[in-house]
Amino acid sequence: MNNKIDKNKIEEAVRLFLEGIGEDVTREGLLDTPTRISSMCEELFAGIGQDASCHLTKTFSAPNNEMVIEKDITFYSVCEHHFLPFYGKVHIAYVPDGKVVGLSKLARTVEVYARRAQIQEQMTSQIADDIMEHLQPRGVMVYIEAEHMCMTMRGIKKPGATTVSFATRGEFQTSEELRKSFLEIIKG
Ligand SMILES: Nc1nc2c(ncn2[C@@H]2O[C@H](COP(=O)(O)OP(=O)(O)OP(=O)(O)O)[C@@H](O)[C@H]2O)c(=O)[nH]1
Ligand SMILES: [Zn+2]
Repeated sequence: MNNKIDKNKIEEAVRLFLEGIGEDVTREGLLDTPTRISSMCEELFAGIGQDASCHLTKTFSAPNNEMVIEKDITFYSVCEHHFLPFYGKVHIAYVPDGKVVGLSKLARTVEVYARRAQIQEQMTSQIADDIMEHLQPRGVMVYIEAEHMCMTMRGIKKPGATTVSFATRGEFQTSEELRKSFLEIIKG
């Protein structure tokens, strides 16, 4: 859990917000809403101030240096512009250089960066940079496809529009073949 979260402040702000939108904060259905929202924030923003390196330091000897892919890691995040959800799948590939991490640790790294106010491209780069820095593989590629609620339920209102972002590091930057085989596998 995020120790920096000040639940009292959030609850006070939610009461003000409810008043701001013209709600009656004393009506029964809303009485517990400020505390519900402050508890929810502990979950949604648990990644703020968290350091993903703790998940990537415990490594195992790689049986070989072939590409490892963890695909279809579901994530939910919140866009920093509108505080509306964006969600989808993260696919990660890396080429080890003598060591691998436990598979769950890639998904844990995704959680650290998804559980905060984000923009998709930044989250994509942060995941790639952390894997590069802490696992020191020969290369890494992160591919994210997501739907942004700020594009669907408000503003331009285009449900179904998908945002794709990717980040390449090391051998994935130089080898089109590696990029192609990763993309073929995640699309397969
Ligand atoms: N690049 C990028 N843009 C995002 C992301 N999430 C939301 N946005 C966009 O952020 C932009 C914010 O634009 P602004 O013009 O400041 O805000 P706005 O008037 O509410 O924009 P509209 O959505 O066009 O109504 C919008 O175009 C959103 O679609 C993201 O993860 N990456
Ligand atoms: Zn947005």
